[in-house]
Amino acid sequence: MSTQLLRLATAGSVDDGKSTLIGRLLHDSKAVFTDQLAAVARTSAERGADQPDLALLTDGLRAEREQGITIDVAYRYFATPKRKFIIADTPGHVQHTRNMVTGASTADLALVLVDARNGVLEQSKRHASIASLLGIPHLVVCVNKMDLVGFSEERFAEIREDFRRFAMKLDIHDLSFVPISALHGDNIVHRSTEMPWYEGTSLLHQLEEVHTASDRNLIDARLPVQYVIRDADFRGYAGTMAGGTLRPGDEVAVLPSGFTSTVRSVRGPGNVALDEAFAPQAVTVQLDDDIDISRGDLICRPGNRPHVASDVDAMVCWLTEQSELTPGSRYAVQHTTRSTRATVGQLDYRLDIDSLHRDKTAEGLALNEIGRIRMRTQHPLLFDPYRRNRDTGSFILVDEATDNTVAAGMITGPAVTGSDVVWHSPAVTREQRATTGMTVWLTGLSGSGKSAVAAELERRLVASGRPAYVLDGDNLRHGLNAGLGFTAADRAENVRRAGEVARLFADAGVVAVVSLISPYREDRDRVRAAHDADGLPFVEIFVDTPVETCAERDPKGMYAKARAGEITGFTGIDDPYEAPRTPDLVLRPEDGDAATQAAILLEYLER
Ligand SMILES: Nc1ncnc2c1ncn2[C@@H]1O[C@H](COP(=O)(O)OS(=O)(=O)O)[C@@H](OP(=O)(O)O)[C@H]1O
Ligand SMILES: Nc1ncnc2c1ncn2[C@@H]1O[C@H](COP(=O)(O)OP(=O)(O)O)[C@@H](O)[C@H]1O
Repeated sequence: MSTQLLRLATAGSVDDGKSTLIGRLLHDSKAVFTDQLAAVARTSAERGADQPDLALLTDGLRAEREQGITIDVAYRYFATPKRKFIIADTPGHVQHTRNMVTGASTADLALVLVDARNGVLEQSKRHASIASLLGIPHLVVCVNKMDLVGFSEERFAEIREDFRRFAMKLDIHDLSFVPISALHGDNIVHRSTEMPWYEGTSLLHQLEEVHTASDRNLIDARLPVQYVIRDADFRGYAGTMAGGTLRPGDEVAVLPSGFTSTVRSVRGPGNVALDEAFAPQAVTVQLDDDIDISRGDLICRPGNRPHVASDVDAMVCWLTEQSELTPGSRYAVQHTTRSTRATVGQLDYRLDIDSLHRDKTAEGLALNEIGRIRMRTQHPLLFDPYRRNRDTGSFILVDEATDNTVAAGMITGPAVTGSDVVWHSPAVTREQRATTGMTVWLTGLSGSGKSAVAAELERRLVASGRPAYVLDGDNLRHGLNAGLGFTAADRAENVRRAGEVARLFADAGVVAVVSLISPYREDRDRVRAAHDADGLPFVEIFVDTPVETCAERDPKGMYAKARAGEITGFTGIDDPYEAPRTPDLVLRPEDGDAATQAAILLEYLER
């Protein structure tokens, strides 16, 4: 059954013990064929080793090549009675970001290896950053070679803390740590007797138990049509479900035409009628009406459509050394079942994957480099942001002259600015205004204290003669943002509008104090980018109150309702909150009451 399959991505150099680890997993889970084992034992003995060198198992298998691009990813399969596993194993040196991006793009879980003697090095951080960028939902850090640090609990704890501190800057939802010795098999398949202090389970046990069903997007029904089956009395649309569910009787819309119809039947492989189809099933859907649908169209629900746009923003990883990505270049783009052409409009920045620094002066992207671009496609793409859906949010760029895949891309959203409207320069310059404005953006969970701090800051600023104005999420939702709900798209729009208004206030010389959950990092980053582009100061303040505390305060009783299942999609309960990676200031309950926090914030602003 497909639910039992776990796609694993590993990365690391041989020195970290990765090959040994994989060999150990294969060996100890009895997935190794006896003849391969015998060969390993023979070679090891020939080399004078006193025990079989399990790394030989993996290295010997590293011959596979993905079709199309010559990437260095080896896929290996093994199974236990509980689950099947596919391991995409990529070399981890700095030059091989592209391998990891390609090999890990569909992974459920990333394994990152840390050598207990060396601690958390740049390479492990890089792997974690890429895993986070690719939206891999689970990350397991294996602290290896514990035998070489005397199985020290303190050393393990130290590495775990180091790693956690770095991971806070990333978008990682599920992070766990296992102390192992791949060489000796400690905590790989069986609990180690050498580390009685370790209370967790073995690595294999974690891999068998990790819960992946809820990682799937079951909300947004998406069926990109791969081909149309037509004969005398049957017309069906075949494709692989890329999200949500479809059932007979469901009302659907077909994009880009926008025609609506009803699902008559859903069939799976072998033409079996299904009650329900969900990702990643391959299905054929029949509709009640005869509408014109072709390859590249997308079937969704009328009330829940993907974005339809030709101008998109995307993160891309450059995969070839033959050329560089340069603004103005044209490529073929393959997105779900759609192929069209695209022109790269601009490179917003190049991301340094080690420091997470954004280099806005970069002029191109070379092999293994990652950056954010804006591109315009010849035909509109039907997409969701990658964060929301890894299938409808990703694409590849192909060089039409060579047919080489040159980039893997993750769409962050529709491009923010339009094109045909003329910009009028203001008659009054910023310098001519009496005061200088800025935006103070407070983000945090519901009940974290954003509104209280915002109100207090506003009071203090105005009392000291500086124009300030609070833009509170709740209040804006009564007017400007009335009609917006809490879907990812609505929240993005909510944040965008509040950001635009704040920018205008700041431009007018006012301190705009925004208090909005604004749970998604990308949305907040866009607001910052819009301010940066205008040369307006923007500070992001993370009101970091733990969800337990917010739920205890629960001034509106929302957490109680969310926990009782009366409301769904509530931030912190069953909708994600992506903490800022590099907030300008963090306010915590330990700082004191809201007035004290506002004083801390004011002091920061004055500095
Ligand atoms: N599903 C769901 N998730 C989160 N919040 C919800 C939801 N439904 C209603 N509310 C109430 O709406 C307030 C948050 O609105 P925001 O505009 O700040 O949210 S967002 O930035 O668009 O995510 C927030 O109020 P605050 O407590 O003032 O933050 C909530 O009480
Ligand atoms: N620093 C703090 N310490 C204790 N309680 C606080 C603090 N800040 C806010 N509160 C209280 O927590 C509750 C939620 O605060 P609020 O500002 O409405 O949160 P938000 O706007 O983030 O949803 C309110 O009852 C508020 O008085």
